Amino acid sequence: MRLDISGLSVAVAGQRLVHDVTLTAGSGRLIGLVGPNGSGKSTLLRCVYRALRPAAGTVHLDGTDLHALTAREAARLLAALPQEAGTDFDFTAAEVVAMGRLPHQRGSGRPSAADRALCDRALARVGAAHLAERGFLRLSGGEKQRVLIARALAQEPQVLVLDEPTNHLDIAQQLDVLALVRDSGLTVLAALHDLNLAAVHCDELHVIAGGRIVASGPPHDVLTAELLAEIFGVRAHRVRHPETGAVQLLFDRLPAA
Ligand SMILES: Nc1ncnc2c1ncn2[C@@H]1O[C@H](COP(=O)(O)OP(=O)(O)OP(=O)(O)O)[C@@H](O)[C@H]1O
Repeated sequence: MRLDISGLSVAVAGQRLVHDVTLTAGSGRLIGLVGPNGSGKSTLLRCVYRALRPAAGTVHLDGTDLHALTAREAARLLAALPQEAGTDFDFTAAEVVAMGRLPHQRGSGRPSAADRALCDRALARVGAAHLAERGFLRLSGGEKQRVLIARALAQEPQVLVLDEPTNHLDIAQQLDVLALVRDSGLTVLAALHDLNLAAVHCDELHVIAGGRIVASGPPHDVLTAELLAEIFGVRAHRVRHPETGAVQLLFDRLPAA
């Protein structure tokens, strides 16, 4: 399913934080959103997953206006991993994942055997089957993150919107989660801080600064030394991975302007 964001502006408390963003995620593509702290990544994603309404512009899924759907209709198509996700109630991890099935349930709202099997598979896919009966509130940050990714997968969406999906994860888990997301076949829009991870895993990157998209395209076309200096305040050196030949970026801090 194709995600089209067109002329999207987002305001919070009367202040416009995201300006006129246009980008497309083709079906099955993994699109990365990168930018410095406070550049508007979460605000943009929050509007895409309907936690905020657009001040202007639209979000379409295969031509359907996402903000014109009911919450249940939208949740059958699009699942989100928010940055500050979770629950204040002491549900088990399995119960948190089962919440992903709510948009698909009718009547009693109780998960069916098929729902439970799907949730078990989602937990297993993120390597968290052993956490099923643990209280969510007592999980580590990385364990919580994996359970929340399982909840998003259990929702069986067509599109995933991920705000820092590798936050809290150790390096092996970061690589596993991005590989899982890549191999899911879903259309994915993900905010990522690690530029090397983003470059390796994403089909395309969009750089956001001051709430505006300032560069877009294939990762290594976008992450130029000039852009990294101007937008991130770092000097970047390109080196090749000795075995795979993949380009890796090494960074030094530039003196503050
Ligand atoms: N509810 C709010 N009220 C006022 N300002 C806000 C609000 N939410 C976000 N902002 C401001 O909007 C700007 C963009 O914030 P946002 O969280 O979208 O950035 P981000 O790129 O996701 O940052 P980070 O990388 O630090 O997570 C920041 O300056 C932030 O302080």
